[in-house]
Amino acid sequence: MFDKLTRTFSDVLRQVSGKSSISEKNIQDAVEEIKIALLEADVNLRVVRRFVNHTIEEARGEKVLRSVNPGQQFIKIVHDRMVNLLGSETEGLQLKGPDTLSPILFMGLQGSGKTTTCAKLALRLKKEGRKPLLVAADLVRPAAVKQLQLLGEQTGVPVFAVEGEKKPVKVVKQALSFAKKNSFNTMIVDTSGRMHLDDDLMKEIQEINSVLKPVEGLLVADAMTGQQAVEIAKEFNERVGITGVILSKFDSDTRGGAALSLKSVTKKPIKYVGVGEKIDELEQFHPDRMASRILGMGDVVSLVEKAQETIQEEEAEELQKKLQSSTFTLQDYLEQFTRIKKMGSLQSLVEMIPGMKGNIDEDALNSKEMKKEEAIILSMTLQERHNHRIIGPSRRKRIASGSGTSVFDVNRLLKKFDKMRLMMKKMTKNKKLQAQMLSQFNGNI
Ligand SMILES: Nc1nc2c(ncn2[C@@H]2O[C@H](COP(=O)(O)OP(=O)(O)OP(=O)(O)O)[C@@H](O)[C@H]2O)c(=O)[nH]1
Repeated sequence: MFDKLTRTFSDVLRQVSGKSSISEKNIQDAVEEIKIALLEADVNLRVVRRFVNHTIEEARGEKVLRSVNPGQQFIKIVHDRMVNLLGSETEGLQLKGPDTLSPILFMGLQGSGKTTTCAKLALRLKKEGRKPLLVAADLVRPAAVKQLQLLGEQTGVPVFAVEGEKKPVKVVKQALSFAKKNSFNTMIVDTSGRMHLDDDLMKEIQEINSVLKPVEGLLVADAMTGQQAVEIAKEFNERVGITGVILSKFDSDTRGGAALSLKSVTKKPIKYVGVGEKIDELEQFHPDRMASRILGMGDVVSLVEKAQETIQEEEAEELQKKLQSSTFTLQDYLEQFTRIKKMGSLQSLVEMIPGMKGNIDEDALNSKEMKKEEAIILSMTLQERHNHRIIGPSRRKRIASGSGTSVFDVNRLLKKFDKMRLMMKKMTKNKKLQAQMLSQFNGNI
């Protein structure tokens, strides 16, 4: 599932994530590759266009181009767009309280996995503490009632069926009173499918729908059919009205187009996915987790969020201003340590970035060195921190003994700091280079 799409996304985003500056051309190239990957995955063309346009629009803004970590900001944008495409929020079933009957109507084409999915959901709801009843209202396929009864035995959920009855609406009416009389609080109705969408099927479902008045009208669509699944969902929604979709056969080798287009086209959420033939293989659909899986990005998004929390944009800008006007002091330098500490171990953070493992200068991230420098600055007076030029030989000696380091260490820090300020000054005219420098500076302490 999604294998090829994930491979492309990982490649594109890995290339971008390593960059400390990003140009409009980089964005265009990355988005172009994403566009091709989505089309190849059979995602609806209009959905792809919208995705691409929104991504470019957002990525072109100040946030990415002038950001201290542009590659990661870009990944975050693509990830958020993907979550949006998949439906934003995890959407469960809107069931009534335990003392009121909640009817659920299942619909879909023949072979979509409807009957199996009815039983899967019944089992799930039973485990969640509800009291479900399965109703066999698929009276077209001869073996459907028997199939549901077998599944009922497997799951321990009672099945309501009326021998010899030909009209599904009549079965549903009787089932409603049976469920109420016997204190079932959930009723799952399996209806018949057809090979194709046709008027007979729609009329039958509409009729059942008006009698049942379900709290959930769920369409079971076969993920393997790609765009066809989206068209079917659209049609059922317009003619009967659905509250959500269950994508079956999600475990198969599908290209993912259905999952990625459904919400945008139908405006109805995917609520569950069937992930195998076994009766317990039904999972709730989480757009955010699915997006991370598709992007093959693992922890990157949470990493970016963490970094965003600690390195606030305004703080970074203020720092930039200080660097421009050469008022950046050892006190500001010290504050960078605190910021990094807030982010946790820098080494482990860096390792969360795909492609970064092994590409990192271990010394640059040596936290022992960081601790030493921090101790040195903490042993200085505020006056010294704000104007390091006053730190002569005797002050250096005092600071070294106060911080448990050597004069050599103090000298090295002051030299490094001077060099850094000089470089920053040289770059005052180039803001992007400065931002780049800042991000490196964060990793070079
Ligand atoms: N791999 C896999 N197979 C599934 C899944 N859901 C259903 N199936 C299989 O799909 C086939 C069709 O499922 P049914 O439940 O009989 O389909 P149906 O929609 O009820 O068919 P009709 O009653 O004819 O409309 C069966 O072989 C199921 O085992 C799934 O999530 N993954």
